[in-house]
Amino acid sequence: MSQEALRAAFLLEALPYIREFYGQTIVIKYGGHAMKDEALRKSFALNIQLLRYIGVNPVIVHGGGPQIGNMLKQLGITSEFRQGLRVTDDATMDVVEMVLVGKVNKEIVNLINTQGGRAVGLSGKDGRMIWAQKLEMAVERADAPPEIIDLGNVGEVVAVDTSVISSLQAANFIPVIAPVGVDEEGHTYNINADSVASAVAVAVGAKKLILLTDVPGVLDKKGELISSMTLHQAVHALEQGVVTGGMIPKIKCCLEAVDGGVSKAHILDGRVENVILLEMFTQGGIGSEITSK
Ligand SMILES: Nc1ncnc2c1ncn2[C@@H]1O[C@H](COP(=O)(O)OP(=O)(O)O)[C@@H](O)[C@H]1O
Ligand SMILES: CC(=O)N[C@@H](CCC(=O)OP(=O)(O)O)C(=O)O
Repeated sequence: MSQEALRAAFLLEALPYIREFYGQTIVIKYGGHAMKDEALRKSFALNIQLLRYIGVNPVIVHGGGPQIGNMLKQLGITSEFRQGLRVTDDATMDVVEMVLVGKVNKEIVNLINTQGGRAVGLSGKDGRMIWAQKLEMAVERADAPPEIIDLGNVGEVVAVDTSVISSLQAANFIPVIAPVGVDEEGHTYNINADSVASAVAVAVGAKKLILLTDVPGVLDKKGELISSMTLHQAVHALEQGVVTGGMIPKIKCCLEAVDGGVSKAHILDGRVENVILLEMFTQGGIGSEITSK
């Protein structure tokens, strides 16, 4: 095949996917290494912009755990994680909100906009978008009833009011959401960003949920990539202990999304340039996907 024919074939390979995703919403959790490395930051912003220009509606939910950790350290506030979640007292909550909403959110908005996109930053408080309640965490114990642990102002999503998201999309803006929620009394909650991404994906009827992380995807016990799992197989992998640490809540978020009607949830390596485009518009895809069946 000539160089020209190869280039045309490469573009045509994307056509069925462009057709499939045209007019659809895709929720992307942005975090980890992809947020720190300059080349990866640029590739992320360009991928998002390309999606928008071919008629896909991206919604970004971001993390910022390491950035919160750095600021807490600078302020001399110690931070502890339990079950992968940050114990969040009132002083920590202030720092979490300042860092996520004031700093990280605006950096991402700025990144997308300086690369030619049109992004608007929001926290879950804007438009009363993310309704939350205190997370009651029960931890199983061997010979005793489950221990209820108090994580302070850590929340879970109760509901998502999508009206502000649809208004922004209708005006051609890309919503960028910080994972902070609020209850009826206006109390602020720190929520894990993967959980917010999953809840937003279900609420907006997203076609896909993409979680960017710092590993190639879900790895089996031999360290090999599991490229595709059904909902049933993912539950089995959790039960068999194939997955540990930070990957457990990630898979649970994918399961909730797929169970809630999202066609596919993906765990992708944010260290790979253009990973979003590679997943969405090439035949083999990349990373791990969880499907309903
Ligand atoms: N089976 C597995 N496959 C892939 N990663 C796994 C697996 N089991 C545990 N992990 C761990 O989960 C981590 C990803 O979770 P986490 O650190 O919370 O990600 P992030 O900070 O991107 O949200 C990986 O870096 C890896 O150490
Ligand atoms: C309750 C809880 O742990 N909230 C997270 C929110 C940010 C987050 O989820 O960031 P990553 O995706 O980068 O980990 C935190 O305080 O770190």
